[in-house]
Amino acid sequence: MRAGAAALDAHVARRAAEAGLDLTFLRTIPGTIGGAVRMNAGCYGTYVSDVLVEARVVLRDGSMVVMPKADLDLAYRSSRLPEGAVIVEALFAPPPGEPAALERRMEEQIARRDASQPVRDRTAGSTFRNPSGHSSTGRSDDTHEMKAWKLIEDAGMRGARIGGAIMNPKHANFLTNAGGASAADLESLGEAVRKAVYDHSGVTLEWEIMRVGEPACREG
Ligand SMILES: NC(=O)C1=CN([C@@H]2O[C@H](COP(=O)(O)OP(=O)(O)OC[C@H]3O[C@@H](n4cnc5c(N)ncnc54)[C@H](OP(=O)(O)O)[C@@H]3O)[C@@H](O)[C@H]2O)C=CC1
Ligand SMILES: C=C(O[C@H]1[C@H](O)[C@@H](CO)O[C@H](OP(=O)(O)OP(=O)(O)OC[C@H]2O[C@@H](n3ccc(=O)[nH]c3=O)[C@H](O)[C@@H]2O)[C@@H]1NC(C)=O)C(=O)O
Repeated sequence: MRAGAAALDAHVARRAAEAGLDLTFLRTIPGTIGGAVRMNAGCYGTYVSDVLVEARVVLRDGSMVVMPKADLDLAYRSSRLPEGAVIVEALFAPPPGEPAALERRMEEQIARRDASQPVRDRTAGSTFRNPSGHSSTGRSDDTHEMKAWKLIEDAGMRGARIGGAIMNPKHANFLTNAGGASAADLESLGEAVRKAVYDHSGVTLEWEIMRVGEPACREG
């Protein structure tokens, strides 16, 4: 299945399901295919790296190349895309599935995300990478000791607030604009969380959110 880089992940998941192809994990990811490949997006146990064949990429000098998956070096929320390169198309080889069953799985994932993450609040998704090096699978045997949300909770920072910024009461790893938050509020709270988690557990949380421009608050 080929998808243009600007296509929304959710639309691609639905079109794939209609065609009997299982890209259901993309249904609840809010970004586009280009961002999903660049970040090796994934949830509930499946990542882009499990289904990607190759990506068509425009390099900084204007040339177009096809990068096989192996050359992209996809890992947990990372890839090795050449500096300044723009993904224009991705080729996937998804496993087959029965369309009605795939539709049900997508509905289940929407409900699961709604129950566990603040999908209607103003956030940028998970704030810090999980120090365990992977996303939660949603399976009962998943352990949360090294998940960012658990470390933040253990450090007493669930619900912590600076100005209009708050660590979401529903999911402690979602830095949230509760109204009128400035960049300084958001970044200061993020850094305060990193310090509290380090002081409490000795773990240094790494930002998953990419900050651009001049930092409103220096990393601690
Ligand atoms: N698993 C989950 O449940 C969720 C995962 N996410 C993660 O966040 C990502 C989407 O979030 P969002 O930040 O909105 O994504 P974006 O698509 O806006 O950006 C993600 C990154 O990918 C780059 N990028 C986007 N399109 C292209 C392209 N065509 N070619 C090259 N690079 C590209 C962006 O570069 P630039 O900064 O230059 O624009 C940016 O660095 C997902 O892909 C996923 O990794 C987010 C929410 C939920
Ligand atoms: C949202 C993102 O990706 C998410 C991805 O959706 C999910 C599902 O696979 O797994 C990772 O979150 P996560 O490890 O916090 O998992 P979640 O599914 O949100 O939560 C796991 C479990 O912990 C529970 N939970 C979570 C937070 C919290 O404060 N309290 C709580 O009880 C949830 O209810 C759920 O039962 C990804 N985040 C990272 C940093 O890896 C993103 O990257 O932006």
